[in-house]
Amino acid sequence: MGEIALSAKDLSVYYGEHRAVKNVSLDFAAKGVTALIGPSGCGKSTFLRSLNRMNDLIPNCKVTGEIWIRDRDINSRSTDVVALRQKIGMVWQRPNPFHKSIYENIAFGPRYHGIKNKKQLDEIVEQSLTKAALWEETKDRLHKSALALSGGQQQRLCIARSIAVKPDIILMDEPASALDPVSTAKVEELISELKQEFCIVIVTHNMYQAARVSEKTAFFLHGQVVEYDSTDKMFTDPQKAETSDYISGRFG
Ligand SMILES: Nc1ncnc2c1ncn2[C@@H]1O[C@H](COP(=O)(O)OP(=O)(O)OP(=O)(O)O)[C@@H](O)[C@H]1O
Repeated sequence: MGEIALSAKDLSVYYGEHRAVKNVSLDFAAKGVTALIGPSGCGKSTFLRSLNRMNDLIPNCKVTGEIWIRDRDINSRSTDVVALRQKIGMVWQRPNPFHKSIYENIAFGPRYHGIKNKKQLDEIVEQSLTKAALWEETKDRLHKSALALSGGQQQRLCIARSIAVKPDIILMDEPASALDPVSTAKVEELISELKQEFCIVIVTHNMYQAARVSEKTAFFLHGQVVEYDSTDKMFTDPQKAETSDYISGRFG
């Protein structure tokens, strides 16, 4: 697969007694998109949230197993979770810009991580918005509220915000499901650009989207990974009957 940015090894996630993710082991390429697909409730989002320890915030949630980024297991107690989330960004289903200007949305993270120089921040804002294909649309209104942007622009702003702190990995939980078709196409185009530079893991309900944007796909069912393969193979010649049934729309 080439260089690996992230590996889950024998990962299980429990909500109280309920085991939502069961012994999942997956490797993710350093540059490329992996799609996580499967019917509602099969554990995709729970697994995704484990990858940057967002499940720590859920009181009765317990995670076992290992998640390796380079030579570190991020589940170890010594992990600095703030530094970890700088390296692993997250984009949610609904765009969630801060109630601040476009500029401040982007500058917030780098400033929090110690960059105070205005010229440097200006550069980061421009670069991040450019990479998120949003610069042309926003360069004349940087100091206006981010909430005045359209939903699709807000989602690209959230992607720009996550890029601004120079992550290695970007996790996306159904990032286009709240968007109209034109905005969805723009976000998909953006994902296709970003995969040249980042490891992207995306949860999607939209099989066509998985086929369009990802090189690898993992099919989840009842908390387990049934099949993990190149997206082309998975969609044209799945090896497991459950995958074939799901992809052809027979359930889920
Ligand atoms: N905070 C929580 N507390 C308790 N149980 C939860 C919590 N979040 C999810 N679950 C349960 O864990 C299981 C997996 O849920 P999860 O949201 O990860 O699935 P999913 O595949 O992402 O579903 P969807 O596609 O509908 O978003 C489900 O049975 C769900 O009810």
